[in-house]
Amino acid sequence: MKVFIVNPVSGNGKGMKIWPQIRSYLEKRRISHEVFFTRFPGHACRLSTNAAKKEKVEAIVAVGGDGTIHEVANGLMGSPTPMGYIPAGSGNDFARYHQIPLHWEQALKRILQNRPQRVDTAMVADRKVINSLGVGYDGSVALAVNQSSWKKRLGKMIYLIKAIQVLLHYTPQTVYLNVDQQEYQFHRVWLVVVANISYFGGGMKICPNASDCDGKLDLCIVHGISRWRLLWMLPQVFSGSHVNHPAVHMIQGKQVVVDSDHPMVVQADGEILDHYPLAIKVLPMSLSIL
Ligand SMILES: Nc1ncnc2c1ncn2[C@@H]1O[C@H](COP(=O)(O)OP(=O)(O)OP(=O)(O)O)[C@@H](O)[C@H]1O
Repeated sequence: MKVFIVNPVSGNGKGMKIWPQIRSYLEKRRISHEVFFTRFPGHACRLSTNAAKKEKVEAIVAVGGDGTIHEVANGLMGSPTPMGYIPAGSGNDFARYHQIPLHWEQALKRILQNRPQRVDTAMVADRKVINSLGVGYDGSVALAVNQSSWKKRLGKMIYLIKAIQVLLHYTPQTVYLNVDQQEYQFHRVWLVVVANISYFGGGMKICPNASDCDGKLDLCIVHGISRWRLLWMLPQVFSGSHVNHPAVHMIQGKQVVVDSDHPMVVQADGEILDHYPLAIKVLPMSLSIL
């Protein structure tokens, strides 16, 4: 049996909109399934933990955005049950990276092929991160978006508006990094991204070489640049060509500690974390995906 966990608010209601079509596809083909709808933030984690404990559950399928798969993957911590994914979010970075079709039917057909693949995740405190962590400016933008009452009405547009608003007021600061026991200090840091996959923020290739099957995390540090030059550089992140900019520093490692003089806001797969300083390590091949 396959268990579907549907986030009804993901992608401004897309999860709820596509579910009847998915259900009718499954019923027509007599594919055994059960469905649960998330009722509050964090619910998908609890639902997937409970589902994985049941007998005869061969896969848990998340229907939602990156926040939903983050929760479902966390609920599966330590369980060998594979996770399928039908994209219904706004950013869909995990789907983009794994070339999971954005249309529900193609994504479902891929799941039904039943070809599990093991991938790395990153561990921070008690959380599993599947895509990336963003610290500093990026975390502050995520926080501003999550707190905005306009999120529903403006959809993707809210990210651009908040990215500009936060940019106008954000104060860069000195950051201390420890990557595989090597110490680094960067001044006037705007953001540090610790990536497990190359895509971030809805299609930006922040760490073009990041791979979730190489046993490593990729870091991108943007520092020592004025706000206007940063704004000018942002479009380059969509192609990944920002890595050649002198204000960008790339590092790879297995264990990372991020600290600074003042705590910075952290987002993990789009969800705000309240742990700081951060100690992150890669967990090689720790999640099975379909
Ligand atoms: N019933 C619910 N009511 C309110 N929030 C919910 C509910 N169910 C889940 N959530 C929360 O919805 C948030 C957004 O989900 P998700 O990230 O999957 O969608 P998205 O933001 O549209 O997509 P993406 O992250 O790909 O841009 C998550 O933080 C999740 O915890």
